[in-house]
Amino acid sequence: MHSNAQVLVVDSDPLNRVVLENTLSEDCLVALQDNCEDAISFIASHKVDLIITDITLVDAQGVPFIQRLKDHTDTYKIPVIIVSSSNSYSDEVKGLQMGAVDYITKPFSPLIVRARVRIHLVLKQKSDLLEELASIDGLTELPNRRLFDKHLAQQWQACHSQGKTLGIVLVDIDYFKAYNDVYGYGAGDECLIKVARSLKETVDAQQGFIARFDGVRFAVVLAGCSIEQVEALSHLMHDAIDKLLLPHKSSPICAHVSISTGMVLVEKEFSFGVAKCLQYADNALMQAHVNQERMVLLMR
Ligand SMILES: Nc1nc2c(ncn2[C@@H]2O[C@H](COP(=O)(O)OP(=O)(O)OP(=O)(O)O)[C@@H](O)[C@H]2O)c(=O)[nH]1
Repeated sequence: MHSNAQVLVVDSDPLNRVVLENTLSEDCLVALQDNCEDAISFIASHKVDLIITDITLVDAQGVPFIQRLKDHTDTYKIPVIIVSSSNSYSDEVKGLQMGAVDYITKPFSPLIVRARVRIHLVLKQKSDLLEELASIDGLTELPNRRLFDKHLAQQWQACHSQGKTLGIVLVDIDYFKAYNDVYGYGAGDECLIKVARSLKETVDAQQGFIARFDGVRFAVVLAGCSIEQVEALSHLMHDAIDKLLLPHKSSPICAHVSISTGMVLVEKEFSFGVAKCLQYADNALMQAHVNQERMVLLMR
């Protein structure tokens, strides 16, 4: 367990807060809040690994704090341990049914609280790691298609509601089958890793998001950008790959590994939906590949 794991204690009783802080501060970072609303604001701006609270805590509308955490997509994964003065069986059942991972009654033994917090922090770290591994492409270490789809859906929603544009760029490595045939699949893998790294550096510098889309294709999301910015990003990616000078003697168009890019900029027309937009980007990519030029489609 990392000692910089962050535990948030939310309790209206100052004595309880101090006792829990003293109990846990040797093992992890402890933040204290005395009410639901401040706790929610704290969680919105800090990474919180575990929450300790009382089952009786409610928000301004009377909704139980735990319920509120479990109902919200940003907070439902944070494990909650209830520390309560109620030793009633029904409260314990209610707390666990609301989604708490543990229920500890007061007066508690500090050693037991520490041990249980440690167990849940270790479990949380393992589940975070699993989630991270499930979102990363094993070869290139870029976000995988699963994470790309999730990210694109979020950005689509956000750009639509905030009146922002959304750029999508699909990138394909040209004649990669021929590359594998000549240099071997292992060399193909190494080439893919180098291309991915270079594209990532370029896209990161423009605050974009890049993922491995499928096979030897990558996809970029650029929120709130102009058509000039999408085109500029495409130029930068082409230049970055050209500069790698990775020999590709079986390519009919270039002595080195090259890429094609197809772009879509959604200005206002979000009603098409994500799938259609990706299909347009794919069409633009195919045309770019055939005509050896950079294609941008505008969805106005
Ligand atoms: N080495 C390696 N090759 C891969 C990997 N994933 C896909 N490929 C290969 O990449 C090639 C991609 O081929 P295509 O996209 O169909 O076609 P292409 O040869 O690139 O031709 P164009 O698309 O016309 O440029 C296929 O032969 C795949 O087997 C990978 O992870 N490693």
